Amino acid sequence: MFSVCQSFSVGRNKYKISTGSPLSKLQRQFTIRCASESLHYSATNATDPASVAASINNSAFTGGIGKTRGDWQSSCAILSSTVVKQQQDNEKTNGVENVTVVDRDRISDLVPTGNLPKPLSDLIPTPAHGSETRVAYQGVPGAYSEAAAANACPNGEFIPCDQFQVAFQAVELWIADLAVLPLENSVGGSIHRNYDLLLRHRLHIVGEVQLPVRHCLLALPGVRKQDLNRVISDPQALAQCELTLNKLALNVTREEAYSTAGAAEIIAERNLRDTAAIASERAAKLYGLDVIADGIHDDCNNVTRFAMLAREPIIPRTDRPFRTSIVFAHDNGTAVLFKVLSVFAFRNINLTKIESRPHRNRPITFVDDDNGETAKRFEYMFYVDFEASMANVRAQNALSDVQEFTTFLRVLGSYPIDISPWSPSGGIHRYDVT
Ligand SMILES: O=C(O)C(=O)Cc1ccccc1
Repeated sequence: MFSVCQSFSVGRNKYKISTGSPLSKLQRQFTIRCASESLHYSATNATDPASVAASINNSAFTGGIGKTRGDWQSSCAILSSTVVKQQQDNEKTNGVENVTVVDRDRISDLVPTGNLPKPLSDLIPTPAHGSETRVAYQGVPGAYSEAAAANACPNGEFIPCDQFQVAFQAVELWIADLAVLPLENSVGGSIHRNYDLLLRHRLHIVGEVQLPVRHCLLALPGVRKQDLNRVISDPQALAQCELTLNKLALNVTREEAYSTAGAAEIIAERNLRDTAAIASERAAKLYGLDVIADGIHDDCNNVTRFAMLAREPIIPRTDRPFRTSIVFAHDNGTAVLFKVLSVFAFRNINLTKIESRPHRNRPITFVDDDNGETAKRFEYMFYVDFEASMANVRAQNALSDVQEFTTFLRVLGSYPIDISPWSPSGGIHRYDVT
């Protein structure tokens, strides 16, 4: 049972906080209501609603809800379990699967929008709280995403999150300033989950990192290849090493873990002598494992492109190469997709990526054909990247034409292209993993 104990205001919004049951000695569940909306929130070291209100009010300008990895991990874990619960509740009420998990409107109610920093002229937003930029990533220390985050913000403070969605929420709730998340890999293709999450959340792409990825096979010291029964890793990493694993003639099953470095951590923690992980050399060092095979990715040009996400967009510029990412949907019509894409071709704007995902609100439409029969047509959201800045008049005109043909259009971000020197994954990483 929750009891209403405290009210507070952020801007024009009034909130009521009710105290719920304790989750642990240090954590308690609170429910925050704004009008008829409610959001479950758990806070470390907070035992009363007044301190929750203070922590929400201050989180934009202070260190947030904890400093150590353990603190971050536990607040992230709570966030994700809350999300799962919300999803189950939603599924029960709506009777449908795959409904939106995070209600971003509710979350943005909790963000003190009156105090949001204005778009910055610098390329990477500077945090308002005055300390290091806090960068959320999915995985645990030693993950490639952590390396990408370090490339994005060499002096940042890195916040491991157990799910992609939690990294989005960490930025929305001011726990982090940026999230760095993988979008696509040159061998394994798109990370669809993150494309879907880009649409469900209101964050902006403010930069990209292209990280050469060098995979190693890691095992406990003394373990030989012939001792192995199992290889565990992130699904993308398993896919990127499939041919090499076959060539090594290992008699192993493959199992998915939630992160490459997470797989290494599991082996070390559980002392698994029949299992190897695919992960980075840095993960080997962090978790006390040996590298028993190095450079096991199938293609030496194995690069993952990560997006840097922030609450505010950056101001697009024209003094360096920019990429713009958009997402759109269209209704019936002849050759609409062709027309949209030709808007860019006629202006000599290069498209670098197109991805389609099921249309979440309207996955299928029924179309009557000439014989009076009803056909089912799948509906899509189209994600397109093009090489131009939104400060460029050609790009602005192109988008105003795209708007003519589409029923929905959103600019996900206009940001500098990562043009840092190319170093194939067989070579030295920009992020020093030693
Ligand atoms: O699991 C990791 O380490 C990640 O950061 C995701 C990932 C997996 C494989 C290649 C690049 C990123």
